[in-house]
Amino acid sequence: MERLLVLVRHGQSDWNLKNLFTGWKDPDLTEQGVREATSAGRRLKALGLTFDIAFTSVLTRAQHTNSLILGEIGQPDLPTIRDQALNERDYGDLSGLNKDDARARWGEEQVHIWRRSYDIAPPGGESLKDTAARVLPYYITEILPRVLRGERVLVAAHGNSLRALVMVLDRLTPATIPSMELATGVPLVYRLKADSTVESKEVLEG
Ligand SMILES: O=C(O)[C@@H](CO)OP(=O)(O)O
Repeated sequence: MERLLVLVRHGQSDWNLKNLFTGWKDPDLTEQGVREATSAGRRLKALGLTFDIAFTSVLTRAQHTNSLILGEIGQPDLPTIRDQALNERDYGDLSGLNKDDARARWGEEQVHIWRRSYDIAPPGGESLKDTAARVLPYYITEILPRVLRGERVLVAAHGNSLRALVMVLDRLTPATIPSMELATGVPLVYRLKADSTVESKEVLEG
């Protein structure tokens, strides 16, 4: 039985382009982001992949990415579940600040710790650990059971909510997760074993 799980980070957003901390703020995709999402759909289509269900966050950039992919693969009406559990990490007080301005103010190292450490949260926001504490229970109760019973599942979400999931799938540790980056609009095609560990992983780069 095939147990297919495809994860994709949304295409470039307006605030990615402007280099702003985004978190739960809700900018849409840029034109480049639209192209990235469309191209992600084309790459999935080239592999002949279709889905039984899609999951996304309550944020526009992820939903828009999901719709563009579904349009490309010829499944525009695929049932899609939207849930806040899949939202980007909440960047708290950093939301809306320019990332270079933040480096100038707090230093390169502190900003890197806020962005990429496992358990140090930005002021008023979520650490990756906090993000994982909502993403993983949702994955385990809502997404994984479907994959294990053979439904082909697409998840269109965010850099840090997906890092929380990839950390578990790829067995990364708090020490190795900081160097893991997810590119926008690059589907990760996982096939799982019956015990929910990873059988194979394919990265569909452009
Ligand atoms: O601003 C954000 O919400 C995220 C993703 O764009 O940024 P970072 O890569 O710094 O975690």
